[in-house]
Amino acid sequence: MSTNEQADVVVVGLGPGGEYIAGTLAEAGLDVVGVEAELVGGECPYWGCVPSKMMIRAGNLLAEAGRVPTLAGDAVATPDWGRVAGRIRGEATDDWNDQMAADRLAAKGGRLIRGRGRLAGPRRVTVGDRTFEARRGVVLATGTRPRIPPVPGLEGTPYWTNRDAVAAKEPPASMVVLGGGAIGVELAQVFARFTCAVTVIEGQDRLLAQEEPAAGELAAQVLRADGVTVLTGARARQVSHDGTEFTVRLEGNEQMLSAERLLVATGRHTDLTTLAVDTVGLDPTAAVVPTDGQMRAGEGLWAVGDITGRGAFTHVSMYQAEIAVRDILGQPGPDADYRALPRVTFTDPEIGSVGLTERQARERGLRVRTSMVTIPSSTRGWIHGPGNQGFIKLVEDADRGVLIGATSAGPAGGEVLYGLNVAIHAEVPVDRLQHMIYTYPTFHRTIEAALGALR
Ligand SMILES: Cc1cc2nc3c(=O)[nH]c(=O)nc-3n(C[C@H](O)[C@H](O)[C@H](O)COP(=O)(O)OP(=O)(O)OC[C@H]3O[C@@H](n4cnc5c(N)ncnc54)[C@H](O)[C@@H]3O)c2cc1C
Ligand SMILES: NC(=O)c1ccc[n+]([C@@H]2O[C@H](COP(=O)([O-])OP(=O)(O)OC[C@H]3O[C@@H](n4cnc5c(N)ncnc54)[C@H](O)[C@@H]3O)[C@@H](O)[C@H]2O)c1
Repeated sequence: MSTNEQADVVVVGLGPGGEYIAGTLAEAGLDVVGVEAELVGGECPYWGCVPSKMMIRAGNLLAEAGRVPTLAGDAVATPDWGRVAGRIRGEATDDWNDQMAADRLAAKGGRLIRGRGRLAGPRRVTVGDRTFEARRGVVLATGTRPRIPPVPGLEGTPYWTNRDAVAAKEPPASMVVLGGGAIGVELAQVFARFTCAVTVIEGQDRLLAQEEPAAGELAAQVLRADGVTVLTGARARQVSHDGTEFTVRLEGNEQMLSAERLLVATGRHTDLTTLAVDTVGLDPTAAVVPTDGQMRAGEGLWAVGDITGRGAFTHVSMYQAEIAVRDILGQPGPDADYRALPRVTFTDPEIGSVGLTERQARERGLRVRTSMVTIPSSTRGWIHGPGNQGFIKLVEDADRGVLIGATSAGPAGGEVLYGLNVAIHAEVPVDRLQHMIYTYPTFHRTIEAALGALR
């Protein structure tokens, strides 16, 4: 028998965005129901950012040890995946147990309902046989799932997604990675550093295809240096698994790749049909939930995170969550502003970008000046030695004299990005940036050289 229950706000999906909204609104005194189908915290802490960055930290240490002979003497580092797997279980995910996160929400006064939420008209959500009526409204924060391409033979094979990769108790001896985006390149490098023979197959003509071409070239260069085979402009035609090994046949040639594991990292998608968004007048076949600047998706309806399609990053979800919280509490605040959207691919070296690429800027018809300066040509890059690959690329709107895009690749490239992020967000004039003091000898000092090289 179905029951109707009241709440002020129902949050469907408790990933980074939803968990923040549910907890903050509960702390503000609202009666909040948080609905979660799997683990409170979502993809990022259990299968995404956090465990993958632990893997990367470990792989980077091994790579640094490999650089010792050039600069400092002898070092022997023996890879042991057991340490990585142990840390992911013990420190990151509590063996994929979300009790602490559930308790955290309860302590803030939120009610956790475990199950799959479904809209049932404006301000109504069903979970199993329970229906919740939300006086203020509903927040959709259900994230994305891996998109599995329709490659013949793939379905039904024991392919890996990011979830299997972060849960691995030992590295495979060999692995084909389908997709050379952020997940593909980060995990390819990690597994290669733990002695796995990795091949990346990327359909576009370069890795990290959304970023500057030089970013993709750098990613390919460093992956190859780690022993990874990088195939760009390549697509899988057929996949099979014989019980032990995968065989991947490529389009347009007879090449066959064999590997113990196949990791599918070909993007993410959201399923709005199962959320029944049609009951609130939204298109269930759409790829994303469209939102306005205050994250409203309709009357008494907000959406945040990956499902909004504004950048599948935890920091985007958290940024949007903050805006939605303000709006739900009736507090004024600025609209979401994605001009200075930063993202970092945590390869070694890190590849960070913010704002527009040169191509995106030119496609908008802007008069553009650009520059690119390599990290090894800087004092700090030269001192650093092995592992110093990278560059600063700047994109300036020449008519307004402000930066609108930048890439910071190199050791700590993601940290160096911060200054460029501020410059673009705050529209600091290039003329002012050119006349400030940059610490010697930092990696970020390369930004000064790049500003001087704008043409
Ligand atoms: C391997 C990997 C590495 C990543 N690394 C980074 C990184 O370094 N930095 C970064 O910024 N981002 C990274 N990301 C992306 C980041 O994880 C996502 O952008 C982020 O988790 C999205 O947050 P979200 O709030 O949209 O919700 P999600 O984390 O996607 O969580 C959504 C939640 O909703 C639940 N849910 C779904 N449908 C329903 C329903 N109908 N009812 C109830 N609950 C439901 C799900 O179970 C899930 O818990 C990475 C992703 C992956 C896969
Ligand atoms: N460091 C980070 O912030 C980080 C790390 C990992 C993931 N993420 C987020 O997660 C999202 C998903 O990551 P992702 O790497 O799965 O997606 P992605 O969209 O970044 O990259 C997918 C890649 O797969 C390629 N591809 C698609 N179909 C293919 C096919 N059939 N054969 C060969 N190549 C194919 C695409 O051309 C694309 O380059 C990212 O966009 C990012 O927002 C972020």
